[in-house]
Amino acid sequence: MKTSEQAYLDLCRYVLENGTKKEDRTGTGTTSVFGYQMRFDLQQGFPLLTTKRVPFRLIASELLWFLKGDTNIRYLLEHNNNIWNEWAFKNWVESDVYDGPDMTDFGRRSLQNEDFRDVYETQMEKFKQLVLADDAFSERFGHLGDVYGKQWRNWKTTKGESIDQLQDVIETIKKNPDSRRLIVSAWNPEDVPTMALPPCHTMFQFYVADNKLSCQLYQRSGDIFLGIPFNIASYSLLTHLIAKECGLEVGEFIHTIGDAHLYLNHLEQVEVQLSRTPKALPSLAIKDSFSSVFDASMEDLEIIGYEPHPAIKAPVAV
Ligand SMILES: Nc1nc(=O)c2c([nH]1)NC[C@@H]1CN(c3ccc(C(=O)N[C@@H](CCC(=O)O)C(=O)O)cc3)CN21
Ligand SMILES: O=c1ccn([C@H]2C[C@H](O)[C@@H](COP(=O)(O)O)O2)c(=O)[nH]1
Repeated sequence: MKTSEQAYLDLCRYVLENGTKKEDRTGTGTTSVFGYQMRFDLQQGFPLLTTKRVPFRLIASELLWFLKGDTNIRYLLEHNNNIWNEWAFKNWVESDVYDGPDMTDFGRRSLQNEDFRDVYETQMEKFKQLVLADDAFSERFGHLGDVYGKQWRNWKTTKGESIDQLQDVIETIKKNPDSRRLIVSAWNPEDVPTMALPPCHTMFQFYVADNKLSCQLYQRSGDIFLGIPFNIASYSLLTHLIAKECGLEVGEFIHTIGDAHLYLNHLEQVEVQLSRTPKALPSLAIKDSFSSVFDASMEDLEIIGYEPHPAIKAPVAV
């Protein structure tokens, strides 16, 4: 069956065949191309990949966290979501109050050395408990800096005012759907130096035609095996939520990527995934009681008919 998942598998194949070897910040090494675009017709199903299991629960709780304007990982931990832990942990172990075992370069060392991995996991567990239970600690080390939630909902102007870009865009979609200015930017040059990770999904734009809402994302940097499957599902979910609030159908999600890379320690995993045959895409149901993007909760969302191939484990480059 040919579904829009093929667009993702084509990207993997394209980079395997045409990528250039390139060193990167994390020291892992990648094969990479510059400039690539995929299109997903959201009418044909919800693009949660079926050639490996992708954890929708984690994607949805991360998006709800952005939508709340929250930048502290405590909310994610409360939802048993660990995908941002390493970046907050880094701030703690590099701070002057940290007096535990040396955690320099913990991402790479925990992959290479089992003894170190045990020590690292103990420290990470301690960190998580502190963020969850200790308010002062969580205020100091749970924040990732001015990441997505902050820029979407609370962009600080030079006049000291705050702009709710997302709220403004939703209002404009309702009042003036033909607008060509339906843009949200997460890339704030002034804040980039203080962010745990400068935004990878840098800006997105909406488009309304034939009563359908489409969204295009410009992602400056994309980890094809781990990050991109999350990003596709996350922006597709965002498009569904905004369409529902605005009384529109869903159109397309268009994903434009700058540096699209496969980490060299993900190549075997990608080959396994490419050997599998895609299944029918699931669908997304949003509860009728849902009325506003900003009040959405996990209970409002349900993925129906998701029967993927098994998950494929891969290490994340920190
Ligand atoms: N190198 C890198 N790649 C990323 O995709 C990425 C970052 N860094 N840093 C910030 C966020 C965090 N994101 C992440 C982090 C981890 C997973 C991951 O490990 N996913 C697993 C499941 C994890 C689980 O079940 O807890 C997967 O199989 O998809 C995915 C996205 C996306 N981003
Ligand atoms: O949503 C996300 C967040 C991050 N990534 C990936 C892309 C890169 O592999 C790293 C970020 O490293 P930089 O050196 O800052 O580019 O994280 C992603 O794919 N999706």
